[in-house]
Amino acid sequence: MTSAGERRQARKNTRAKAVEDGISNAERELYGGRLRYDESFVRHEGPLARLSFGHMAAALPRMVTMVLRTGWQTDRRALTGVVVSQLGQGVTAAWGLVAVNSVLTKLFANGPTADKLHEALPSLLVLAVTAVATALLSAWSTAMSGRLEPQVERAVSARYYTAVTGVEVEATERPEVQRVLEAGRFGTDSARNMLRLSVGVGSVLIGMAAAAVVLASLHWTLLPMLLAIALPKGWGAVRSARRDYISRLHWVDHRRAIASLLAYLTRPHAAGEIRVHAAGTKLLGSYEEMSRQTEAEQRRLARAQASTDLVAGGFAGLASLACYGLLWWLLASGGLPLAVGGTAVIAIRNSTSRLTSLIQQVNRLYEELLFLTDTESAIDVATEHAIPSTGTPLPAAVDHVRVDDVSFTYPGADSPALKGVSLSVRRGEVTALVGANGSGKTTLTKVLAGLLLPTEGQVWWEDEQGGRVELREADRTRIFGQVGLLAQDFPRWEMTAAANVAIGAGDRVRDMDRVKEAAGAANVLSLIENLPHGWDSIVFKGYERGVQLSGGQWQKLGTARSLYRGAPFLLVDEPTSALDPHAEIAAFEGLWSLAKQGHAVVLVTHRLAATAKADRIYVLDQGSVAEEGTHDELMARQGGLYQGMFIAQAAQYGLTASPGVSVPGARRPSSPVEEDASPVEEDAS
Ligand SMILES: Nc1ncnc2c1ncn2[C@@H]1O[C@H](COP(=O)(O)OP(=O)(O)OP(=O)(O)O)[C@@H](O)[C@H]1O
Repeated sequence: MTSAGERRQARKNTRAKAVEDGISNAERELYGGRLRYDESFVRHEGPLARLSFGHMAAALPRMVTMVLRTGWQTDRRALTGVVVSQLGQGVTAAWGLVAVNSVLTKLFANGPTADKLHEALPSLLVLAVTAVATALLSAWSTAMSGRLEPQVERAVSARYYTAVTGVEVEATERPEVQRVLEAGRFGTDSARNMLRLSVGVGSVLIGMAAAAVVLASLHWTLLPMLLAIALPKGWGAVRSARRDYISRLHWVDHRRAIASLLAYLTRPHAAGEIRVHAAGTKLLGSYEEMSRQTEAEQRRLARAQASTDLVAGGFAGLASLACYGLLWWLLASGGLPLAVGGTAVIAIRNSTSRLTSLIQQVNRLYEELLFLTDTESAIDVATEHAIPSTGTPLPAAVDHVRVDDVSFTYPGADSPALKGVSLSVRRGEVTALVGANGSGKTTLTKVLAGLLLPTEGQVWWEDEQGGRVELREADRTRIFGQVGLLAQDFPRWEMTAAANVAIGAGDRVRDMDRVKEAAGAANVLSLIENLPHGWDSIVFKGYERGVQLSGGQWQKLGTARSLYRGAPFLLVDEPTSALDPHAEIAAFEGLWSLAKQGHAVVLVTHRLAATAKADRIYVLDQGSVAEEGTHDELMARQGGLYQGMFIAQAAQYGLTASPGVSVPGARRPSSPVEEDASPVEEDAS
């Protein structure tokens, strides 16, 4: 047994370890260590940690060119407005200083005050005019950049999302591609931020240049003085920004872990376990422990920031002292008139605050540049792996899809998900794909949908006259146009019920009559119409007009979506897994009737009572077609896979194990009907 002292020591060691690597015991217990996403954020670690004056200065021209180019491509007039107004403000700032100098010179001259004031009047007028001009130019700049910024963001976002949604599914499965694509997401608003910051930087630079020119023309020593005051502040700003960034980087996982943990406390789906299993007590305890660590880091940052500010302020103070001392000496020795000294003080005060803001903005600009660079790389990678936008058109009336000796291996997988699969999917028939979990059924439907290109073998889209096009050469948009999908994990859009159905044909104008017909065929029409807001109900709780659907109700809505598409080839993966027995029977009946109308239905299911009626059944086993035939043919194969699965399932209901018992007979094949037969209309009737 361990003594109390040893236990105390062990606790101390654990605490010390937690502090050492910044991972709390709670994180270790709940997440097995840091809660890290496989995301891009970390990719900036190197460059930003190396952030320095030199790096910033070198990157600045590149940043500004990139932003100006994007601005020029989106709205030339607005960009020209921004640039002209910024230049104008620089000129007015210079004129302002010249006018101030002139006013002071007049006021400090010898003579009666009334005369001096009178003489200063024209310069005061110039000062007033420059102030008004600055205000007008600033307003114009705000209006123009406000017009330009959202356009730049839209242009970059549209380019990114268009590129990313056109990438081959197989490429998105590759971690290295996925990472780059994901990383690009963070930079879509960076172009907008960069534009705003560039305008800010431009404005500060022009103002400073104007002040520098005026100062240098008054006395050359004033310029180095200005730099001497501003540099320590700039150094302090960069140092604090770097420290904040590195801390943010180091603690980002920790913060994310806290956020994810807190989110559970309020999520409705976790409410039961939070209360009954006391999960809430555990999570709250962990939250306290983790946030105490964050607070300690905040304290450390604040202390470090205070010391940096103190050092920077000290040096800036010393520089100011030297600067004002020099000014005093110049004035005292007659090297500088009093009026010029006054102007110099004003210019120095303006310029030092400008320089500090310049450094902070360039700092942020550099950070945004890194994110925007990621977006640009993502667009390049997406273009490289894009689904070709052209290809051979399909035969006018595709009758069947023939899969010929197809193999497919997921990127990074050790073994193929499909091995030498050959089969045909015909219009007017229900083709069932059955097999154990992981045998390749879903993968095969993705190949049939044209989403995955086989690693080996061909997929032919053929008509009855022998016309055919292979998947790789085919115009993929045409193939997608022929296919309706109901995936196992189909998306549940946080939108209205109507949108959830109509999005099945997102490229067409919504037709509410057909939406309703599809819903009727999927057995969900009355449910939706009886909702308080009917088709305008948002099928997600937590929104105004939001409702919560059950798993089975969602599945019916998903079915309605695929029916609304009305495509000749319908691929449905476990469409009834959440349905009650009556709804399930109705759903299968719906699929048979679709086949009767001339559609090809590919049905992936583990419910073998339903496959019994399929025209053709393919049994997949570890990626290969192990058996094929009608239900009766497969049941006649003693010791066959299908027979074994069917008997096992039937036995659960206490049915006899012999083939053919208590199941419907195979459906007689029906002949394909004309191309444009609408599943929805027919189903609804
Ligand atoms: N995105 C993926 N990346 C890597 N491997 C995958 C991916 N999707 C599926 N696999 C693998 O491919 C094999 C076939 O999977 P698939 O989803 O096609 O099986 P399935 O027959 O539909 O299974 P289930 O009946 O469980 O739905 C499995 O070994 C699976 O682990």
